[in-house]
Amino acid sequence: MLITRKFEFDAGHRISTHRSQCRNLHGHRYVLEVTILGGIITDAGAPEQGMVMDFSDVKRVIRETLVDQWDHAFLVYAGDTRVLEFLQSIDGHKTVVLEVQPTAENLALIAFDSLHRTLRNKYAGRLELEHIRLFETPNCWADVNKVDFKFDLVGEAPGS
Ligand SMILES: Nc1nc2c(c(=O)[nH]1)N=C([C@H](O)[C@H](O)COP(=O)(O)OP(=O)(O)OP(=O)(O)O)CN2
Ligand SMILES: [Zn+2]
Repeated sequence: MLITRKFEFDAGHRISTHRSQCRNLHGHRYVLEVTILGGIITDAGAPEQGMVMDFSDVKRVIRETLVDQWDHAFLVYAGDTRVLEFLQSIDGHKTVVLEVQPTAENLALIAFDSLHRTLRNKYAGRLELEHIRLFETPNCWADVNKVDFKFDLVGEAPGS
């Protein structure tokens, strides 16, 4: 059985190598859809009876793992040194440094990697991350599915 919860967060970025507008500092209201695979809990009287996972727990776990860290942060490529140095010059600025350009594709892969590890560690064998969809704008999004994940990570296979 699959369940999906949607999250929204605001973040700044730029694609420093982009040929056009996206090389400018700008931001998005990202929409992240997280789909989890698991069996329905059938234990009579259990608080989660009839559920794969309580949506309020999905919210808490996904926010703690990722969304709260990215919300109102600037997502910057480590190779974008001018912008990184500028952000580091601002006291207390919420900056997330990435080893890859903060495209929708790369952010979706990073999100999948992080959430997959969390679900595996907390709910080993019972719940599994099935799919991530990250909207950068209402018209543009990237998908990562577990069957594609190991072939998609930039430069390396996902850790064990
Ligand atoms: N494959 C990708 N292409 C682009 C990405 C990306 O992450 N992956 N990102 C950008 C820009 O950052 C920008 O966010 C997208 O801008 P744009 O193409 O203008 O998208 P809009 O939905 O705002 O465009 P409309 O024309 O208003 O529909 C660029 N490319
Ligand atoms: Zn953008």
